[in-house]
Amino acid sequence: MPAHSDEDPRPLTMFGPDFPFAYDDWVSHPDGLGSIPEEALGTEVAVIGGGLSGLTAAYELAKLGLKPVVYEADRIGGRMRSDRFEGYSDELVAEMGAMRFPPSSTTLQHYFDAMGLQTHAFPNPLSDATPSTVIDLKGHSHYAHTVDDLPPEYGEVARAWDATLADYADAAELQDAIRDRDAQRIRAVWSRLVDQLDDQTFYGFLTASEHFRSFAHRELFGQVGFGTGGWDTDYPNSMLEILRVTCTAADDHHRGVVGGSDQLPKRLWDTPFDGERSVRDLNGGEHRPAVTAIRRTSGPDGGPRYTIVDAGGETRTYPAAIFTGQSWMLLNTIDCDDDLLPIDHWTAVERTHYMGSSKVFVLVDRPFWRDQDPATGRDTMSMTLTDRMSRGTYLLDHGPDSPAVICLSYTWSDDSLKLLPLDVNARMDLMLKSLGEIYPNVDIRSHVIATPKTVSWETERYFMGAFKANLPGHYRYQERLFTHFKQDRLDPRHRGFFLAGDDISWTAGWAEGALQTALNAVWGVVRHLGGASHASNPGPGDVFDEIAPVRLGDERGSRA
Ligand SMILES: Cc1cc2nc3c(=O)[nH]c(=O)nc-3n(C[C@H](O)[C@H](O)[C@H](O)COP(=O)(O)OP(=O)(O)OC[C@H]3O[C@@H](n4cnc5c(N)ncnc54)[C@H](O)[C@@H]3O)c2cc1C
Repeated sequence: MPAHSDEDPRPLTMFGPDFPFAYDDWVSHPDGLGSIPEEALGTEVAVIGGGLSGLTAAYELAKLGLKPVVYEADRIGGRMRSDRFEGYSDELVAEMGAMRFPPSSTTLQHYFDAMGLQTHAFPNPLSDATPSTVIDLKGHSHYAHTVDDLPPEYGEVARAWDATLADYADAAELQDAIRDRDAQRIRAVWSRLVDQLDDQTFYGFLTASEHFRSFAHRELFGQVGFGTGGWDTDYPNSMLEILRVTCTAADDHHRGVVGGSDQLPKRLWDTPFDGERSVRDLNGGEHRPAVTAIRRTSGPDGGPRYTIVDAGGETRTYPAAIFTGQSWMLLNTIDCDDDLLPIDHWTAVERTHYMGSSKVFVLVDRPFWRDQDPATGRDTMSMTLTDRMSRGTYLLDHGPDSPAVICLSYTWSDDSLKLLPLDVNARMDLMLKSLGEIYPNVDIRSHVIATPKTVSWETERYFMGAFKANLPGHYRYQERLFTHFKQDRLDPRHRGFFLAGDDISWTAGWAEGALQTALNAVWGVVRHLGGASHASNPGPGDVFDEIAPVRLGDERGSRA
């Protein structure tokens, strides 16, 4: 974005724009997240899902003196899934889900630090950590270190995007307010944008911009995107989804986790929260299996209880439960009471739209791409963005004498669907064919030393896709889901069951958002069990009314 350089001392963080609450400050405050009444200490709380949000919630609940009981259907980590190659170092990971994290994810960074994890610069296109980049479109390849090495139309597209954000999305004002953490200024700009753009697709937004009158520019922009790879598979999504990413620098300066991103949820499970006991210890060393049914029952006080049946045949009842799986699981996998949620929330869950995503990884003997081609003086192979089937190829170097990992292909939506019928070897063959057309003299296959790995999130049993993406007109649904933790607005019979995780987040597809919703649920559970935040460290529900997301009315441009 044009108005601020990276040298600005005020960091741009994922602070809002929908709900500008400082989660990073809240979790790192020395007074902690609140307290629970003496008589409620040790209360069991069901945490459904052992991904990042479930385990963050479990860890924080345990610190507060509660007993989280974790249910996980698949494996600890969820979409922080780092596959390893048998017989090789654990450092060599294929990041099947989340693989790169912006420094603007400051709450996530808090947990990386707390769990002793290190990060490294991720080799995105044209980034400083990337030796070279090849952009291959319409049969023409361009070798580059910076955007200035590319033909002039690439620079024109970059400028058109900056100018569009400045002229049509108040980008400078919004980012300035985020840097200042000025919640009221953020709300003023963002409310206006929500009014104007909830009905608009990303593609519609571009076509409405005088800077993108050229179809060729829109096409090029779709293929190359604005930092990490092509964004044309996002063209049908709501423009608000894109603005949330660009205005909070979520797509900038990415870092990878040394040794694999799954270590964060695994360490939240294994690391003592009080110097002695871990969440795993509280669970007797094992999480419970998949949840198969959730019933709303009632306790001796007449208040709601949540009776949970699991795949091991066990039934347990809790005064509070947090659900962190993809929300459609409540419709197609778990047998839920109809009245578990208010009908408006069910509607919002039903409308959830998911993006598919597939990845294909190979392990190679060494980072051969760094060899110089004597004829051209260029790297043998480069980080590659292309309109061919592979779309994005990322090269993950672990030192000159070590095996290395290639993400041969990372695709979304339609591009991912096209791969579904193919098994892992067929996928590898297809990607090697694509890359063979770009690098005819490089025998990538001869370097492959292990069975390739692949995933398509839309066919994983306990997932609906890679992540939710709101379509135009979905703002109202999203607002209901995100604010579900503030339950004083709900009928008492609907209190105590909390939706959290990536689906509930304003920035689905970004771990920071999933974390934020887990922390909202923690606040909600504390309140539900009669506890409270410390006055010195108010939580998201305590300041809710001052910073609540705008509520749209029935008519376009009207407020509820
Ligand atoms: C391909 C891909 C790329 C991504 N890239 C990035 C990135 O670069 N940067 C970034 O910040 N984020 C990225 N993300 C998003 C990030 O991975 C998520 O935001 C985060 O991991 C979500 O955590 P969660 O706990 O909300 O959900 P999940 O990780 O999905 O956890 C939910 C858990 O619930 C379990 N579950 C489901 N049904 C049941 C049941 N019936 N009973 C018990 N358990 C159940 C699931 O098995 C799962 O483990 C990416 C995700 C994907 C898939």
